[in-house]
Amino acid sequence: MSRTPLHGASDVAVFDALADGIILLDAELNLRFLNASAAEMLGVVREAALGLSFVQLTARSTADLAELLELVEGGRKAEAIVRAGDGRVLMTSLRQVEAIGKATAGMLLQMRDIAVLDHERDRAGAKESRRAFRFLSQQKLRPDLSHQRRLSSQLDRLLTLGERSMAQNARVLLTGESGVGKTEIARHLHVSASGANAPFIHVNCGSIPDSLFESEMFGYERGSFTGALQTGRKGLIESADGGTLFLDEVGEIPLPMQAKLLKFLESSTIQRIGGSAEHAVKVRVISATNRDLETMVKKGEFRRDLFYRLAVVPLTVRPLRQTPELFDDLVDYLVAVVNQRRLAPMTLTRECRDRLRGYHFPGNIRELHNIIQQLSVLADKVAEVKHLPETVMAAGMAVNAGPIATDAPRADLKEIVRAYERQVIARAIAQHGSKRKAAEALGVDIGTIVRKTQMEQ
Ligand SMILES: Nc1ncnc2c1ncn2[C@@H]1O[C@H](COP(=O)(O)OP(=O)(O)OP(=O)(O)O)[C@@H](O)[C@H]1O
Repeated sequence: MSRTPLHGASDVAVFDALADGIILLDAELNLRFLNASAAEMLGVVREAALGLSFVQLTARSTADLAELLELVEGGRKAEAIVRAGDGRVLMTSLRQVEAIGKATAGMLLQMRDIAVLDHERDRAGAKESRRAFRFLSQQKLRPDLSHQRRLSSQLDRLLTLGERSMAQNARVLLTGESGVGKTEIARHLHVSASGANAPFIHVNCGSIPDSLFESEMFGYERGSFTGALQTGRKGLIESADGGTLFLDEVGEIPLPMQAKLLKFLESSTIQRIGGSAEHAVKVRVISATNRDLETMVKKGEFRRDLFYRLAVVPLTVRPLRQTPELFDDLVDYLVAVVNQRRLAPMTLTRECRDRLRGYHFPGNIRELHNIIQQLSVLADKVAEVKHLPETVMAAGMAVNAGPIATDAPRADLKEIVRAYERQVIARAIAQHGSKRKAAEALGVDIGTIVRKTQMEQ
């Protein structure tokens, strides 16, 4: 295959005028094109980089491309954060392309400095920010909770209570096992109160390192510490102004930060690090946890005053095994999600569906989602019982990850490994009760678990 640059000099000049980094890989993952911004972001000389394989590029680049390599090799539409050698954080969106010019099918990567995104967002306000972020977001199906509440009176009661609380600005705490859908419910409550266009800022409290928590949440003024952006930066709380701040895994907030959060909840104002001005912010706050916050309060691990500020209306989301009335709708929805990525749609045999129905789902809807994804990998058009993971077949057994069926004719090894990995992670979260503890048990850092559970969504 030819490894010459893709376009003529005049076309290249157009791409070089872009601030975004643009990279094109061919079907064999060799670098066919990169613009000047991409070469700069990756810390490579363009002429020397053209023709390299992505693996070689990963070795030569000053940017940390290890995770991106995994996604590139996976060959799917995805988004990733990449850290450049000079410390810049690059939001990278990745998608397959059929053909560009004379090039064969391959992957297109678009990289944008996150500080530029922040700047655009600050300058242009919430409405424009959505436009700036649009290129990052995938067109994806969303669960229809309005439909599901008609099938489940318990879900209807929970949503009604949540919606009334939001309308009266009462803070809601969602509790329930990992993967039961707390985030989807939070999003639904947000839309019911503020509309789909208001900002919904999902903060995964467990994945922010303690040392960065304050600057991420409250922002900072310019030059307030080494490594701070010259422009200063808005925190996540301010970014949620006019919408909802969703504090996920709220039980993971370190104690010293709990005091600062409490101050914000009491005054509805924030002070950026290094600044003296108080900024008023109007946000609705929803929090969620799969930990027992009341026990944490008793043990002195969570502030009692903060608990009462957050849990004005506590709502418990039931595990999947206790919502049989939603099972078929959930399966249909999740099959529709995987079918979006398939050429030939997949269906489940009745027996396969019934076997699945009998399973106890320690990882809840997330685990069901993972299993449907595995079926999609292993089955051609019709998913049968033989395609189900061992753990489902041996329903009722302990929460240990077992081997998965790998006898499908055209299963791709990487997909099987990923599916298995997702299954192991779902089980570890279910078994240990939190992502942080699951990370400890599996010997990886919490960021890895958070990223891998989010990648599939
Ligand atoms: N009502 C629903 N209908 C269909 N899919 C759902 C529903 N709720 C959740 N899901 C899917 O299940 C997965 C897990 O959901 P979600 O992240 O909301 O769970 P969670 O309780 O917030 O998990 P965690 O405690 O680990 O943060 C996601 O892929 C989500 O899209």
